[in-house]
Amino acid sequence: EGQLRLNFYSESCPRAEEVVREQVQRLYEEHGNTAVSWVRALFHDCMVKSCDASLLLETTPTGAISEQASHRSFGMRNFKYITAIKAAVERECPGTVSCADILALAARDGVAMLGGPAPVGMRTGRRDSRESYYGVVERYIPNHNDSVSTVLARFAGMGVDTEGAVALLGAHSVGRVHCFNLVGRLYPEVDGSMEAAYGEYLRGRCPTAEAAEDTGEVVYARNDRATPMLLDNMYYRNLLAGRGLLLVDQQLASDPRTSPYVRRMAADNAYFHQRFAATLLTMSENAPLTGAQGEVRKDCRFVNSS
Ligand code: HEM
Ligand SMILES: [Ca+2]
Ligand SMILES: [Ca+2]
Repeated sequence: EGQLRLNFYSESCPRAEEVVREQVQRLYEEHGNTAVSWVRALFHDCMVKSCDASLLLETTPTGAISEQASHRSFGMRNFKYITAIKAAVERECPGTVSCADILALAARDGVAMLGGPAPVGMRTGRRDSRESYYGVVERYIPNHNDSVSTVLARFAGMGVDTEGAVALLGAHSVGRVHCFNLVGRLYPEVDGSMEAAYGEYLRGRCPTAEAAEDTGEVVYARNDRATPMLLDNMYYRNLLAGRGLLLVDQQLASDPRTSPYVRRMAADNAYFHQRFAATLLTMSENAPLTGAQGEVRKDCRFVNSS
């Protein structure tokens, strides 16, 4: 009968959270975008069934396909640095701290480094899945051009309400979007809900109507031109000005179910931070494996050999 709780590792690995934070900090100083990656990775892990590090499993020679290979994972990066964080934690306490907890804590600490809400007390005690859920990723993670109804239904599936969904999408206040996900709004015509000048700017970033689904194509736009590395409410201010990047972003400003929250968060960064922190916790506790369920992986990329 396991449950998540604060300081789950207080006896078994008292420095666990500190080691994760040190590593997240070190990596952030080397590559600021690592902090951005942990936030997106937590969403993609937790939304697909459970916060169980299923996302971190690599494709195996015996035929299991990694969730990272899904179309929905397009653009995700920095997984090798999760391996580095895990290695540091393993040096401290071998076989003790789950990859699911490491990912959740890294996202929490990444949010703090990006100027988002902090401190956020996060419960731990998650266990790691023994399998990848590649086959169902698209049933959980919405697409960039899905309707507001679809998006809200998917978030409701993990206990996140309309306001929470609006708050979590505020993560698009940091990071980047590849042209592959944008050209549909730029060609042949700039989408009518987009500010004309912004459309021109994005066409400059993405000069051709065709863009390959390939991150080797280094054509992308910052999610938020004004404060690209700050997890602030600029995202909502951009939406109100017609500067949303993805269709799922821009629709939040016009749909009557979501627009009141967009306006409120645009007007009040502290309120955004409060709602973001609360919903990040809800998301981070989606259907965890606890107690004797699953396992504590030794290497986040592979299930333990029995
Ligand atoms: C309707 C839900 C969502 C959709 C459809 C969506 C879709 C996307 C897409 C298409 C990208 C750009 C990928 C690329 O072109 O490289 C992206 C980036 C990103 N997303 Fe989301 N997202 C959603 C919700 C979220 C949530 C809830 C979070 C976190 C709380 C999040 C965090 C991020 C971050 C941080 C990036 C930037 C990644 C980077 O720069 O490496 N997203 N998202
Ligand atoms: Ca998962
Ligand atoms: Ca920002």
